[in-house]
Order: sequence, then C-alpha cells, then structure tokens
Amino acid sequence: MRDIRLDQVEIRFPVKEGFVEAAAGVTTTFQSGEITAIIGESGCGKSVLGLAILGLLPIYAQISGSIWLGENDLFRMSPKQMRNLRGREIGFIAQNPADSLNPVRKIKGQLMEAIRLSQGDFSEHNKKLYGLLKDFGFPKEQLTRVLQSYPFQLSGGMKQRISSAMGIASDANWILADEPSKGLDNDLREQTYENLRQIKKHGVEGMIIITHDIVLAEKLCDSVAVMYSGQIIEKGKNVLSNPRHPYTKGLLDSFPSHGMHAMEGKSPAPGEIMLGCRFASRCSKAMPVCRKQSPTEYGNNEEMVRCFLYD
Ligand SMILES: Nc1ncnc2c1ncn2[C@@H]1O[C@H](COP(=O)(O)OP(=O)(O)OP(=O)(O)O)[C@@H](O)[C@H]1O
Ligand code: NI
Repeated sequence: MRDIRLDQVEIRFPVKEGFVEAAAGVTTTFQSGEITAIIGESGCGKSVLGLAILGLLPIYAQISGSIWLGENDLFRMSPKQMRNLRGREIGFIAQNPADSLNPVRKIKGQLMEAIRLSQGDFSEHNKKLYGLLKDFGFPKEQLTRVLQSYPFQLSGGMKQRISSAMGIASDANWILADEPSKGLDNDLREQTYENLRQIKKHGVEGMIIITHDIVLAEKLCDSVAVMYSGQIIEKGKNVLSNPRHPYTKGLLDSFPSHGMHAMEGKSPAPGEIMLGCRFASRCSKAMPVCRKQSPTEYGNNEEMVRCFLYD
C-alpha cells in the first residue's frame, strides 16, 4: 500500500501583474486505505493540487517541492511515464462526464481502451467490461445497446456511471475525483455516491475527492483536508464533527446543511505577499501574533491544524 506524499509543494502561475500562487508550500500525506476529501472555498487551490498529482498542470506553471507515490518522485518522471502512471496508478474521475468521454466514439471502445491498461488477456478484459457495467447498475438487457451507443445517446445518469466505471477500468491503485457531484440533481448525486462506494469496494489503494459537497464528505470520506489560500490549514478524521480552525468553523456554517451562514470577508488575492496567518484579517479569534507570524502546523499528519490557538 503506497501513500501519496506532498512535500513543500509550491505552484505558481505567471500572470501580467506578477504571479498567482495556487499552492503555497503544501506538505501532507494522503494515506493509502483511506478516502480523503479536500474542501475549501472556490479558488483556494484544490483542483490545481489535483492536477499536480496527475501531472496535468500547464507547461507554464512554476512548480517546486515534490510529490511521491510510494518510491516514485512524480515531478521527476518523464511525460511518457506520467501518462502510464495516470492510467495504471492514478485514475481520474472528471467532474463532467463530457470531460472524460469522447463524444465521437462508442462507449465500448472507450471503456475497452481503459480496461486494456489493466492486467489480463482478451477474454479477461471482456469479462471485466461486463462486470464493470453490472457493478455500475446497468441491467443485462441494456448492455448491448449501451456499449454500441455514443455518449449523446445516453442519459445524464448513464454517462455519469460510465465515466465512473472508466475511472477504475484500468485498475488504477489510486483514484482522484474532482467535484464528482457538482451541478447534479438529487438523483444523480445519490448515484454518484453509490458509484464512489462501488469504486471503494473495488479495492483501490486510496482516494482523493475534491468537493464542495459536504454530504459527500460526511458520507464517504475517512479524513478531510481543508484548504485556504493555497495551504492545507486543517486535516483529520473529525474535522466535520469537531472543526478546530476558525476558518473551518466558518466554512462549515456556510454549507446549506449547516444553515448557510455566509462567511464575512474575502480570501487574500493569490500572490499577495502576506505576513502572518492568511486568514487573520477575516478571523474573529485573531491575536496580535497572527498578524506577525505565519502559524506552523500543530499536531501530526493525521490530525493537523495550522492555527496559534492550538499552540
Ligand atoms: N492555468 C492557470 N493559469 C493561471 N491561474 C490559474 C490556472 N489554474 C488555476 N489558476 C488559479 O489558481 C488558483 C486556484 O485555482 P483552483 O482551480 O485550484 O481552485 P479550486 O479550489 O479548485 O476552486 P473551485 O472550487 O472553484 O474549483 C485560482 O486563483 C485560479 O485562478
Ligand atoms: Ni476546482
């Protein structure tokens, strides 16, 4: 079982006015055997972190630090090695099935292409194709039709299920899903939860789920990492039931299921040079030290909070 370890990951995008700092020294370990959610306000750097793990950042991104999958240093792999790794080691479930399904190819060819990255011969692959469809809720009598369809011929829910099946078709050890339940109605959202449960049952080594869906995080995830302005400011198994960082408390209160009390203020502009805690200007608990010094991480990788209140 291999963990995904991030060590001082720093990601900047050069822009006209200077740079956007999307990750500001992220050090954390995504534990194998666990599903970790990454939550945080829009723009805090969740997707960029995911793309870094997948090796899909644009070429102009300035990157430092390292990301390890077991003994593999991902930032030192060639583009070809990364392509292999994306299929075989880390499967990706895109937010929008349209991002992972090719509109001009039939479902069968697309699924088989992913399945062929896994071990086995033709007959095993074929068996797997039907097994996957069954696991993702396609009844026997639909199979032929579904496999011969183009994506546009399927309903939204079917596409969602196919795209999840494709995410695990290659037997990737890790799965990274970026907002798998975004913009879905209730039924489709429930379907996505069910898909993710299926994926877990398929025995992946670990999963990272980027999400704004607190219900998903509560229902499915073993651990939650909270990002703010390019940093992970809290992480642990009890973050949702017992948030410690003032930002996490505010964030949770802002979710519909928690009363939807919007948090005051705005996060710092990416790239803004800051002394002290990045949340200090919005924090009702801020102390003088918070404006002078950046808090370090208190605790360990399992239960961590970046806040002077826990000094
Ligand atoms: N290719 C890029 N070039 C320049 N800036 C970028 C690029 N990709 C992301 N950014 C910036 O990096 C920051 C982090 O973006 P990111 O997409 O990771 O946010 P997010 O947490 O995933 O937000 P959301 O919840 O809205 O998806 C943002 O300020 C964004 O504008
Ligand atoms: Ni995002």
